[in-house]
Parts: sequence; C-alpha cells; structure tokens
Amino acid sequence: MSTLEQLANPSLVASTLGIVALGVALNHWSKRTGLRPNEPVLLPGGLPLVGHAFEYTRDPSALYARVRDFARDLQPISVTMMGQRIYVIMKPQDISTVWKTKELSFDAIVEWGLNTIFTMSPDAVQRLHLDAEDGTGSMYVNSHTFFRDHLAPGRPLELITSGFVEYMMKDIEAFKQKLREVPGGKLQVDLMHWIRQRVGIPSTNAMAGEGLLQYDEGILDAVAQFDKDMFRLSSGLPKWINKGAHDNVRRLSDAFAHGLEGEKSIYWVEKRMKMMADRGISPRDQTTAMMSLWQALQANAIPMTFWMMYQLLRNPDTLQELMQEAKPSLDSNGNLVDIEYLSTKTPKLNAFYWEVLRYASGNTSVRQVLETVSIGGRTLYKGAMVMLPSRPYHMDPEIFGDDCDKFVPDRFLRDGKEPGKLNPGIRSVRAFGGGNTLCPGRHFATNEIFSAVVTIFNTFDISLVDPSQSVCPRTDGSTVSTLPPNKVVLADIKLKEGK
Ligand code: HEM
Repeated sequence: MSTLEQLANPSLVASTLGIVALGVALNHWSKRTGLRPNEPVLLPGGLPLVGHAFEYTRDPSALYARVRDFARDLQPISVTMMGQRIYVIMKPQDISTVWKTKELSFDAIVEWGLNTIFTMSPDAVQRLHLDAEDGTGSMYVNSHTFFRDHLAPGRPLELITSGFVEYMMKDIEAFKQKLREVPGGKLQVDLMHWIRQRVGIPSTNAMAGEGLLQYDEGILDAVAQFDKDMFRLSSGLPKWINKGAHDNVRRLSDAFAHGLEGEKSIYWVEKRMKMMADRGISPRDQTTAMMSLWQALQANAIPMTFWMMYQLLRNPDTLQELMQEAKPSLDSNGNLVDIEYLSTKTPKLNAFYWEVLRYASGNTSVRQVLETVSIGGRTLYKGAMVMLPSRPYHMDPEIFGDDCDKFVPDRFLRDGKEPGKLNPGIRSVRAFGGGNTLCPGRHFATNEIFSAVVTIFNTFDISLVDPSQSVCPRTDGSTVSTLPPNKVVLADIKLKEGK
C-alpha cells in the first residue's frame, strides 16, 4: 500500500475540520523539512516525508495534546504533514490575533473545499470572486456579512426558527402516530440516528423546502456518511480510489439539483442563488454551493442535540430540573410557544448546553498564510497552514479545572472557588469559532437544539437500554466538527401518558 493509500484508509481517517489542513497538504506536496528563521519550533517525532500525518490521522486530539505538552508556554508550534508546514496556535491572545489578521485567509480554504470536497466546478469557484451589477463584490468576502445578517436575532432568526418548529411539530406528530401503531407502543432506536431524523428533517425543510427529502429521503444518512468520508474526499486522490465517497457526494448533489427549488426554500437561499446566477454560475453549481451550506446546518446541530439528550438521560435529576425551568415556554397543552424564553430565561439549561458545547466540540479553524506574518513572537511563513484546534483549549485544566475531561452538568453554575473546580464562564467556550467567521448560525442552532430537546422530553418517555454503558466523544474517528459518540447508544422510546 502506498503512503497515500494508507492515508486514505478509513481506519486512519482524521477527526476534525482540521482535516482540511491535511487535505490541502496532500494537494500541495512539498519537500521542506528545515526550519526558517524564527519559525515556530517543530514538534519532535515526525516521520521522514509524512511528518506527523499518521499521528494526526490516527488521533488528532492526542497529537494536539502532545503539542500542548511540548509547547508548555503555549507558543506556536510547527507540525508537518506530507511536507506541508502547519502552525498550531493555542494561546488565547494569539488565537484572537489570528482571527484579526487579514494575511491569514479563510476564503482560500473555502475555495479549495468547494471544489475538492463538494465538487463545485473550478469555473464556478473562480466566478464567486466576481462582482455583479448589484455591487456586492466577491461572494467569498460578502458571505460573512450575508449569513450574519440573514441569521441574525430579530426577524431573520424568527423566520428560520418558526419554520423549524412548525416542521418539527409535524414530524413529532408523525412519530407519535408510528408509536401508537407498534405493538406495546414502544420502539428501540439508535439514539443518534433517531435524533438525526428529528432535527435533520425539520431543519432541511425549513431551509430548503420539502422537495429535497421528497426527492431522496436518505440524504440525512448520506450527509452523515459524507462527514465520515471527509478525509478521503479531501485527499484529492483519483475518484476511482474513493469511489464510494464520491458516489455519495454525487447522490447529495443530485438531490440538490433536482429537489431544491429557490422559491420554495427560505428567502436567503433564493437570494444567494440569484447572486451566483448574476455571476454566470450554472444552476448545478448554484445548488452544489447550497448543499455545502446545508451540510454546515446539519454537521454540528445534530451531534450537539445527541449529547444534550444523552447527558440528560444520564443525569435524570438535572433533566427534571431543566424541564421544570423550561415550563413557562410551553402552553397549557404542553406545546412550545415561547422559544425566546428558552434561550434567554433558562440559566440552568444554558449552562448545561455550554458544557455540552465545550465537551463535544471537535472544531478546528484552519487558515492559509497568504503573506509572511508575525504571531505570538514567531514568524509564520507564506504558504503554510494555521490550525486553531478547540479541543486542547477546552481540555485545559488551567482554564476549565482539573475535571475538564469530564462532563460536569453544573460547571458553568458553580462558584469556581474550590481548588481545581474552576468556572471561567460560558464566554470561554470556543465551539462556534471567532473573528469574522464566528458561526453566524449559532443563534439558530441554539433555538433548534433547545426546542427539539424540550419538545422531545415533553412528549416521549426515553430511557437508555443500557444505563451502565459508558459513552464519550470519539476522538480517533472521522468527523468534520462536533465529535460523535464512540459507541452506538440504544434507547427505548414510548409516548408519555396523555400525549
Ligand atoms: C451547534 C451547532 C454549530 C456549531 C458548533 C458550529 C460551529 C461553527 C464554527 C466553529 C465555525 C467557524 C469555522 C472557522 O472559522 O473555521 C462555523 C462557521 C459557520 N457556520 Fe456554524 N456551527 C453550528 C451551527 C450552524 C448552523 C445551524 C448553521 C446554518 C444555519 C451554521 C452556518 C455556518 C456558516 C455559514 C459558517 C461560515 C461563517 C463564515 O464564513 O463567516 N452553523 N460554525
């Protein structure tokens, strides 16, 4: 097996958005091994040619932990993958500087991903740079403000949230009916798969209209597979080597080409497609670009909802307490009527949610160095990549306490005065990134996760099939974002009395 084939082996696939760095590395092979003046110190232990690539693909979290231990004062550290230099930045002040530094480009990464991973044509990827008659300029540059504005609290957020809740209630009704029809009124489910349907169906319909799932009802499973295939896809290897992964992307892209109708989707999908049409981008490429946005919509919200529900099932007293706290958001029939109440007036639910975000986030922001710059007293050279992994930060005992590797439901409620039991506050959690790429979907994500969790627990009695099973985030597998569970979790579901 060649090195590239070994790297493409599914058992070696990497596990965060930082996978993109490796993908870019594989596509920009170079032989540089020596350090340049004042370049961040190289992490020892890299292999000839491949550098730290195997270690990274085996377990990115373990590599980051090694980087953190080696750096000690958290200075930037170099790793190499297939000859590509990658700087790992960990110090909070340096991360803030990276987010503000225009020489460190996010757009270059997006451009590469749209073509290599999502299969948008090279012509369309270039056309996104063009201006149109409306004077909105490059679609890479305007995307940050576009999504921030169209997902902002106020009318835009209300619109997508109400669409989600409406579809969620329909879906819950359909599932209630299904339960009524099964013998014993009880079903055993793979909890992650079940949640993928409960959150994915309404969010897909709210964003893209009903046509997508009508065209292909399997797209939610296909996007879960897509997340697992991310490394294979980002490797840029010939399509025949990764045929299954490419066929799956094709399936998703076909569903978008045939099932997405601009005028039946949320207004900003149509608007974005019109902006692309104005730049001469073909309908197929327009729908492919929308597919990449839909993937961002699904990739984190679904596993985060899983972790919320799983941890609540593991902590029944907290579940009762949080449901009690959420009660004013429901009407006398138990229907969710006040979502704003959930996001703004429930300190315990919010604290629990931010602990879930901290505990399960596997996000790694990636940037490309467009011009040589100085960060954290070190010189970052043009052409290299920069990685900002959230996990080593979220697992830092000096910031979050000695129990940082555990899920602690009330971490962000405790007084933080007891030695080793710190509480740096929810603002210290970095699951949504930062700077001008700070996740614009975070308000909607919070609304959908809270409304799904409260409605589900208010409607169904759910119990873990094996309450003694210990499940934690899988750090050695493949995902693009939030870490999935390391085991399949089975749950029994039945209707609550009176529902
Ligand atoms: C709990 C759920 C979510 C998490 C943890 C999350 C996380 C993130 C992170 C870390 C980034 C920054 C990437 C970087 O700087 O490298 C990001 C960007 C983004 N997210 Fe989210 N996200 C979530 C939900 C959503 C949802 C529901 C949507 C869509 C409605 C969305 C749309 C986006 C978009 C469009 C960007 C790119 C922003 C830009 O380029 O300026 N996200 N997300």
